[in-house]
Amino acid sequence: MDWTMGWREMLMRMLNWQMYYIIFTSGCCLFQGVLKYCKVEVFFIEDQLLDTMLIFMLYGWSAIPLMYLMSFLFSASTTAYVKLVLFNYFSGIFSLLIDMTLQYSKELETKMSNDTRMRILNTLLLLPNYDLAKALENYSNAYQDKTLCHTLKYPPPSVNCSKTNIEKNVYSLEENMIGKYLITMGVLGFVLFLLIFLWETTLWKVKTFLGRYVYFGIYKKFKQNTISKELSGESEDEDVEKERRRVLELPQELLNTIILIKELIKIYFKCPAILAVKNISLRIQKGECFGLLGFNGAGKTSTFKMLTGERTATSGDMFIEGFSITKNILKVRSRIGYCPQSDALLEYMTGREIMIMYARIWGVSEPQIHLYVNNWLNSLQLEPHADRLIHTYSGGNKRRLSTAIALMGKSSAIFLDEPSTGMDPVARRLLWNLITQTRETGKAIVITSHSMEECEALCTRLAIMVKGKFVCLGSPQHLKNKFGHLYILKAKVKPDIGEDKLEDFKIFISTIFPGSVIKQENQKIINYYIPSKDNSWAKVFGILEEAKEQFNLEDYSISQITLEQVFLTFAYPDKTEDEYKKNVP
Ligand SMILES: Nc1ncnc2c1ncn2[C@@H]1O[C@H](COP(=O)(O)OP(=O)(O)OP(=O)(O)O)[C@@H](O)[C@H]1O
Repeated sequence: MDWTMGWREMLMRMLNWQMYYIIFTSGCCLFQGVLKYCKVEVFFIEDQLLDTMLIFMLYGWSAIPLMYLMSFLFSASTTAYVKLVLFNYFSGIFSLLIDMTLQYSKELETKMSNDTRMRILNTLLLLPNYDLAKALENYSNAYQDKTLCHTLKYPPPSVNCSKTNIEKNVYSLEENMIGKYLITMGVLGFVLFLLIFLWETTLWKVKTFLGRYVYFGIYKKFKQNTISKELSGESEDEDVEKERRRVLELPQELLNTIILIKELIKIYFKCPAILAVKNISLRIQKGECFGLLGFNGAGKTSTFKMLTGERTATSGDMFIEGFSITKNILKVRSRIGYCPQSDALLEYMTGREIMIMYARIWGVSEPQIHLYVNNWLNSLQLEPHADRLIHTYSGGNKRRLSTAIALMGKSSAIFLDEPSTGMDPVARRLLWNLITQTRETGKAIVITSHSMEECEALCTRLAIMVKGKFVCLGSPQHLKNKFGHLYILKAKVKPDIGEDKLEDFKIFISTIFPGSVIKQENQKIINYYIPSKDNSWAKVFGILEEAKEQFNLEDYSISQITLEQVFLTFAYPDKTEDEYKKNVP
């Protein structure tokens, strides 16, 4: 959601923080209600209520940004939640145990110098839970001492009822008072906010710098050979090579084509380094739907994540409407619509509410918002579910909603990662219509999918990726023409025809179409692969029309090889060729 905001991202974040504090303050009020109910008067009578509230608020001020920063250590939200709750719990308990041991253990007193003890206690101040516990403990002790000294004629000897002690300001920085802890929490909050600000504004730049200049620089020094061979970007496929040259020779003023990928490389610097994307170049224009196909591990997701700004590129650059992703990520993010592979929806909103929220973010005017959202809900037939909470949606409906959110708005580039996963055939058709309509409005769409049918239906151009490289590129029809050197012939012989006539038909086909191969034979239905080289459609149909009479064929059909079969030739290039050769008589 933040991505679609662009420059308004900071405003959104401030609103988020405001929400955190409103929720935290409500929790504090509730807790004070519990203290009052349990008659723990030290924390609520007279001015004490405000003092306690101040302690709690300063705790929230420091603890919330600390948790926010620590959450970056985890990739899954559930893991982060569980581990951070445990961290809070144990950091509170153990810091107090250490504090008590250092203060009251006689043995430690002799073994450990005062300086070391103070250093440890000062380090504990960095934990907001410790500060909170100590502030509450000292506040309560000071109050109780005062009460005992004022109410009892003979207070216990352990209580220091001297005038200076009783009149001490509880907010002072002295030992056993709370000033030190409150100031620490206040300063900690500021420092943590500063760190968060730096993290969020410079993280992308730091990551880009490290990846491009430090790690890649070192890698280039040690792996000179790999760099020149694997990452040259040159391709054996003429379409891929032509596209590359076109991008590299593109004049500067044409850089503002909607999506431009220029010599993009992604290396994961693990041990050993993984070359995930090997110097790809591509230009996607207005009104194009580009399909990124490939096998598991081919590098599609890595390319996709670089295009959407989720990952940094090791080398090369990508431009959305002329804005470089490496240099201007905020501007780029506000220009893209993105439907990730796993639905990123706010589950406790209804479908309508979330769409209204996004429509507002995109700047749809208030009087038009309901009409606008209703149109989108209608176009994906989500109306019946629109007022239900999203967590009650089926997987397919969540996918519909995610895709609708990616397609709506003013983004000029839309990235859809397997958008139709889990959808029924009717919903899939609706989605395809919607994607086609959106494309026709002049947007550029990039789609990854494992459904070849979907790619054929939607993509104006596509590329197949193998081991991080494009191995072919072009429209589905172009690829079928180029790589599908075969026709598929399906012939059904009449049931009353004897086996000898069937055998004659087979001999006829193998003689007239040398190199043809039987793919399948069942119940007098025979499927053939026929080489398309030297056999035009007209010639094949002419021959089959004659054969229909001659061999009593009930029916026949000739079709072109499917995109899936083209795709498979890249999966097992050697195997397919071998198998084909083996079967050729
Ligand atoms: N975070 C990562 N750290 C290290 N290696 C990674 C990382 N992500 C991907 N890879 C590696 O990069 C290569 C390309 O992976 P990528 O996920 O881009 O492929 P893909 O085509 O999207 O596969 P799939 O269809 O299975 O999603 C693989 O060898 C993968 O192991």
